[in-house]
Amino acid sequence: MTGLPFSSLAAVRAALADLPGPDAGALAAATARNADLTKPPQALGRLEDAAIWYAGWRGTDRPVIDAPQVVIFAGNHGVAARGVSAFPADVTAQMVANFKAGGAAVNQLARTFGARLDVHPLQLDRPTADFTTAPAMTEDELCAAICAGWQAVDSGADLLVTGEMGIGNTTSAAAVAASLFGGAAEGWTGRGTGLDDAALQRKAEVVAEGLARHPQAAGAGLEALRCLGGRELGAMAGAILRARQLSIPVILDGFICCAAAAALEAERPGALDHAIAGHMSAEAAHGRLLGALGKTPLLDLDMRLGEGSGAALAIGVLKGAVNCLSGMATFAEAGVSGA
Ligand SMILES: Cc1cc2ncn([C@H]3O[C@H](COP(=O)(O)O)[C@@H](O)[C@H]3O)c2cc1C
Ligand SMILES: O=C(O)c1cccnc1
Repeated sequence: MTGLPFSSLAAVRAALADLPGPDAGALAAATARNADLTKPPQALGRLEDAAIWYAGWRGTDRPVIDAPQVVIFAGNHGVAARGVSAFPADVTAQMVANFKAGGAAVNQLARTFGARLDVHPLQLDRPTADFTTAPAMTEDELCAAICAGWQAVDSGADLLVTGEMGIGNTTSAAAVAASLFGGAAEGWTGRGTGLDDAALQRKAEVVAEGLARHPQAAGAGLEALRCLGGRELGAMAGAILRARQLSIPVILDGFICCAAAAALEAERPGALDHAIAGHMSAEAAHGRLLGALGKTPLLDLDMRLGEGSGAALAIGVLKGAVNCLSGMATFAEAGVSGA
């Protein structure tokens, strides 16, 4: 593994133990600047919090977002053979081709907000093991996925969105979330690409089988990702961790992205302080997962697509917030009377 950032999960854990925080001076300066801008106090609502948060991570009270990056990881899942998705596993590779050709929803949204989009298929011809019979990945496989995510982040980006494609991955995400936070499988299992009631019940049983098979993964961060996750989840976690090291703020996407991110938070509370929730997915348990992570979503549009699409849309909201903080006049500059 020479040349790769991590040769073991122990090395990933060591990186998690040593994370940079936001710039306290920039946070204070942005808070003070926000209070002087030509608007009634708090009139921009959560846009103000988001802009100050962004300023803290970028180390300046007048930041701009002009190099956002959307990175999509794709993986295939052994558990897809259990009939847990409404679509066949071939769709994963077919959608990768669609992303590359510019034809998917996320391509349009990324382009709308001036984001670069990169696609990384991760050994699509080698699905993970069915987690009801074995750990989804070996330690080396998860480590390789985390490294792929780490290496995919452009160090010149000023905002990161991590997206995914992987038929069956809402099953993996449900199992990871249930393992990390506890509770019955049904409470974490949703319809994914559109299962009917009977298929939804079978999917919850598959998730429950996975949880019973890997009791040592309960609450155990990377071990939950290894036993129940997938390559694209591991890569998203690796990219989010790399972004933290580079002080690049992250917008989290839907249920699958948040389940992957939750593994970092379980390993190291505060590991997601540089991440904001882009949207609330219509996937049933996403609200519960966001609650467990202490994140309030920027948007709630009944989207349930994945691909990074909800987070890509939220780039526009965050750009607007940051432009207000950085571009608005103060009361003194504009000659506007204060209260
Ligand atoms: C055409 C198509 C495009 C997609 N783009 C994202 N997903 C989403 O659906 C999958 C998860 O749902 P499940 O667990 O039910 O398979 C993931 O690939 C996710 O990104 C798609 C799914 C389909 C069919
Ligand atoms: O929340 C998501 O990201 C999601 C939900 C359903 C299917 N694919 C993705």
